[in-house]
Amino acid sequence: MTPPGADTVLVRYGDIGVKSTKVQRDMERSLETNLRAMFDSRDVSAQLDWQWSRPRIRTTDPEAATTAACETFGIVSASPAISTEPTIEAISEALVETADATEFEGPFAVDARRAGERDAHPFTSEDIERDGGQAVWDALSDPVVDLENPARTFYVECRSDEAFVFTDKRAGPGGLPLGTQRPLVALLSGGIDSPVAAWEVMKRGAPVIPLYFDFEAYGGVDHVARAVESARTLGGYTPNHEFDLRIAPAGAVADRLVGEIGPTRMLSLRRFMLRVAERVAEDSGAAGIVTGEAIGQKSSQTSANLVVTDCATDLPVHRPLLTRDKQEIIAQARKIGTYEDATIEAGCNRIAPDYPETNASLEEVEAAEPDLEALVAEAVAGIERGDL
Ligand SMILES: Nc1ncnc2c1ncn2[C@@H]1O[C@H](COP(=O)(O)OP(=O)(O)OP(=O)(O)O)[C@@H](O)[C@H]1O
Repeated sequence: MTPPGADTVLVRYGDIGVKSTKVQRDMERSLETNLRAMFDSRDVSAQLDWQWSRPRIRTTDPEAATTAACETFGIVSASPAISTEPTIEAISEALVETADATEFEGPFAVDARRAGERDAHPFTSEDIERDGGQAVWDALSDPVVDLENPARTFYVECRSDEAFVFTDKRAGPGGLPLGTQRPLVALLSGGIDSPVAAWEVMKRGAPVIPLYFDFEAYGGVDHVARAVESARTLGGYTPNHEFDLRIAPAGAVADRLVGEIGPTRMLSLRRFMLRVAERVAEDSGAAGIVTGEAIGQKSSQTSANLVVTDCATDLPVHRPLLTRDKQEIIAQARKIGTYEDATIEAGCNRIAPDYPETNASLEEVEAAEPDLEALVAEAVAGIERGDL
């Protein structure tokens, strides 16, 4: 819950904190820029106050600011909080106000931390817990305390110049600020997996250039719409980084492969996609390619077949979902908001052969494959920007 009168959001980060001082400062600056952009893109009125690696966000809309912070890469958790004077009396008062407004049954605890200069306060965190806990006890009609297993914890963070009271530590994505890594080209089909894969590398700081292949007659009517919708959802996470969907025409290639290749058809199709992605990466300065593949999820994704697809490009192919089970991926797609987009009906299974090869050799695939270069050049020349 958001405490009544909350005027601040406290945010915490994880991996940034273990970097060397210089890298940490650079990353903090990126995080600050990204947070500001996130608030602006959602019209959330918020001012950032960045002191001693302990950012605080001043806001008149703590709920919206907390949600925006929890969707910003690099943030591990965020708490809407009441700010008050760093005195036991003021903290106790804020604790009582918060307890009065909180509905909960069972035991409570007060958990206090002090941060900042060592002798900034004439009291310890134990003093805050004892006196603050007593104030809450007096305010409740039927109080029970259990420090080990509370039903509700009232947190206090006491800094040199100010103290904060809050009850929630809402989870953010964690990871690193977007833009602190070189970009990657993400093959985005609009299915369940590839948007999650793209989100995963964004979470580690790499902006994404989304690339979709339009298989025209082989994709259902809504196949493109599905990709556009998931790109739009992912774009919400990257307000200050380019996120233009590239759409490559691939109907003619699909026709050709369906007409000419049997069991290894899907491998040649993947190889074609990786080659086009490589060209997009060259043009845009991207350092690799991302796909939503997982070992064994489809015949083209067996550990043997992944070797053959990877031979099509010199760039690293990142597969953040490599070891994930489908149910885990679905759960994450729901969480990040791309699952609904992926369920748009798009019937697009017709390219796959009836008996696909699961253990292909490179020689076998190359022998059956038409010269990909001309097909790749044609697709690259036909790339258009999607309207997000
Ligand atoms: N039309 C497409 N455009 C761009 N990338 C694609 C397309 N089809 C497949 N891919 C890429 O190849 C990977 C493996 O393809 P697969 O056939 O498993 O995709 P899918 O099941 O249609 O979609 P997803 O993997 O996103 O659920 C995808 O995760 C995606 O990265």
